[in-house]
Amino acid sequence: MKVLEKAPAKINLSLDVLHKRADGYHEVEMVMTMVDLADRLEMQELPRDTIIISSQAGYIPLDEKNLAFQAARLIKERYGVKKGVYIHLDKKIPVAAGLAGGSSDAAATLRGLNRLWQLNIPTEELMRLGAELGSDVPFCVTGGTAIARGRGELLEPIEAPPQCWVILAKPPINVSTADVYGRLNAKAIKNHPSTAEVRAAIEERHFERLCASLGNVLEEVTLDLYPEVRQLKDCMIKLGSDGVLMSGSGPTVFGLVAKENKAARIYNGLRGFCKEVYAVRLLT
Ligand SMILES: C[C@](O)(CO)[C@H](O)COP(=O)(O)OP(=O)(O)OC[C@H]1O[C@@H](n2ccc(N)nc2=O)[C@H](O)[C@@H]1O
Ligand SMILES: Nc1ncnc2c1ncn2[C@@H]1O[C@H](COP(=O)(O)OP(=O)(O)OP(=O)(O)O)[C@@H](O)[C@H]1O
Repeated sequence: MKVLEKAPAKINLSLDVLHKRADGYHEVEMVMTMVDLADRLEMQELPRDTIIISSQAGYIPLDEKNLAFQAARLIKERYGVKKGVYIHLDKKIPVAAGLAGGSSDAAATLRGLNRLWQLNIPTEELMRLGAELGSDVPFCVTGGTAIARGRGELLEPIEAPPQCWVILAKPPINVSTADVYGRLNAKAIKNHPSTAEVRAAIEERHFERLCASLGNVLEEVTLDLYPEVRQLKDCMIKLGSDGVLMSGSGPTVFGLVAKENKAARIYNGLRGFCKEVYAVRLLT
């Protein structure tokens, strides 16, 4: 038997940090949604008790460091599955980009193996398992649009934002999420985004209000560390994006654009400046 799963990328429409917790993680409040840029996973049962990962992408680990491997191992251990699985990852999401590519692959593996091995694990339990793999994984299990709290695992689903174009641009640098959180001084944050404002804009389906309410407290850390991310953000603003923000801990910057011809212009303008540029839609 074989199952297929899509693993879409996420963006953070807002990311606020409330404080640093005793366990070392940061208490966050974020509005997250998915975009139509996805990895594709193919999972095939193997009679032998083993996990094999392959991918066309030469730049990701294929051993136990891969989050899809970790998801498969976790589900096998927890549910006593003695069969094996071969997982092929067709990577489309840029790696270490702030788009939760690895987290979404892990979530897709949990969903896919639940079907492949007919385990009937409820979604809430898949999310709990996901939280053991990473803070973004529970959101990636369900997708949609949600407010995430705690360290990212406490999710409140909300309605989808008004449909628009999303221009994603990733400068050629790798950013470590742990490093960015580690450098953040939570007590000295000056501009907290308003989660309530983002939510109200979404509920009113007010695109301009949504663009005006975007905010990410990790931007000040990543933009100071990597001037090229700041330049990319400035460039997206200059080219006329309606709203611009860095996703997660970066370095990907996204622009929200209402009109298709403007989105095409921004996409073409950015391609001279940055190699990895995508024009996608929200997954609503
Ligand atoms: C930046 C975001 O991607 C925004 O959605 C997430 O907050 C991070 O999610 P993630 O990459 O799944 O994060 P994890 O793999 O759980 O954690 C990586 C590292 O980031 C830091 N971390 C992560 C989440 C959080 N709420 N506080 C933290 O301080 C911790 O140092 C942790 O060791
Ligand atoms: N399936 C996977 N796909 C991509 N990267 C993976 C995968 N499994 C493990 N990794 C490793 O995880 C690291 C982070 O990659 P990922 O693409 O998940 O980052 P990210 O988009 O910044 O995630 P987040 O937004 O959740 O912080 C990379 O160094 C990569 O080697």
